[in-house]
Amino acid sequence: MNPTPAFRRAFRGRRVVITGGLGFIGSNLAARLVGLGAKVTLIDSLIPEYGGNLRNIAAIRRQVTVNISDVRNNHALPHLLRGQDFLFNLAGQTSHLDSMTEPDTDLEINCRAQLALLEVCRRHNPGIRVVFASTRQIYGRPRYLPVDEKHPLQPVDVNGINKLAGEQYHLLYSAVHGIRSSVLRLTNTIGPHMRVKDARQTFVGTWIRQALAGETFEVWGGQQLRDFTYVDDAVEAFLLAATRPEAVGHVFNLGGRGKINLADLAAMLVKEAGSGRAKVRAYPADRRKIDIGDFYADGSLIARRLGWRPRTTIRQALARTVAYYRTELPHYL
Ligand SMILES: Cc1cn([C@H]2C[C@H](O)[C@@H](COP(=O)(O)OP(=O)(O)O[C@H]3O[C@H](C)C(=O)[C@H](O)[C@H]3O)O2)c(=O)[nH]c1=O
Repeated sequence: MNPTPAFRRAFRGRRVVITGGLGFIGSNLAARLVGLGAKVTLIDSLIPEYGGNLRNIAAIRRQVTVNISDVRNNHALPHLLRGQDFLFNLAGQTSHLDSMTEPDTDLEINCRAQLALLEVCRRHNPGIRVVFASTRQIYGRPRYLPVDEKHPLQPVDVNGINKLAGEQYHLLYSAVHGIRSSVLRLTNTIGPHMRVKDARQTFVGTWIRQALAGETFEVWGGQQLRDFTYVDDAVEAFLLAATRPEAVGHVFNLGGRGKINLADLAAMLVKEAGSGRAKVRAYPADRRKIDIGDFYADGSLIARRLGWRPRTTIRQALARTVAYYRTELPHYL
């Protein structure tokens, strides 16, 4: 099934706000929505630690409205959200490690700001449709695999706790105040615009930068399993969640098209980068208390309810991402 005509009907001429709109997933979502004819406003703090980058919207700069502001303590939010049809809520602090060393910041962005945004919706635009970007970190260390939405929620870091609270606020405002919200729990997502500079943010992006530079990159352990979602597939899930009535008040995992261990992923990347110099160095497994071991998600609920199925294999996702950074890397350092 090709949902594009349905998306065009749903979004053409409609007003859409994306928080975190200059970031990795937000900017890819913005490009897709512009292509569907939506009137798109991006709210982003452009603070480097949170990943906003104007380069991400170079191709659509004239077709979107950009509001450089923080979702924390933002007095302009009523003005920005009034009259909007959709809110894609992607502004977030995403580093597990930073959430442990700067827990207040994580709390402010991933929890308190989410409540503030929902309050603005309740007071000024209760008819808006909201989709919140959550993370698989809310599950903590898997007790069984693949992890479905019924899995116990026991985060092992501050990030997971605050994202879980953010989810709960969205569901509460949906159930009690009628703000139609849906939650997507993202797993490791890769693609153009992903962050590549700092290993505290994402290990794959860092590996891609190092592989392209012909450097040696580190695999800690290597047997741990992950599933990866390509960003275009993730964008499709956001569009489905925003437009399907069955999604309102519900939480969905986004799973990848397959699982892979990190050693195999590293080998695939060395081959893909093709610099001839990049090497993998094995280190002992990560024994930090916040490491979650193996993880891969059961994506059957979103497949059944919304018809979402990731189309892109890990190999295709890596190939496209590496191809992007082969020329774009200097803009992301
Ligand atoms: C920095 C580094 C890490 N690792 C290993 C250690 C862990 O076993 C694993 C990290 O796994 P994780 O799936 O948590 O991936 P992250 O890239 O840290 O997290 C990302 O994916 C999730 C879904 C989010 O929610 C985060 O917001 C997002 O940034 O990679 C290495 O082997 N080498 C390295 O250089």
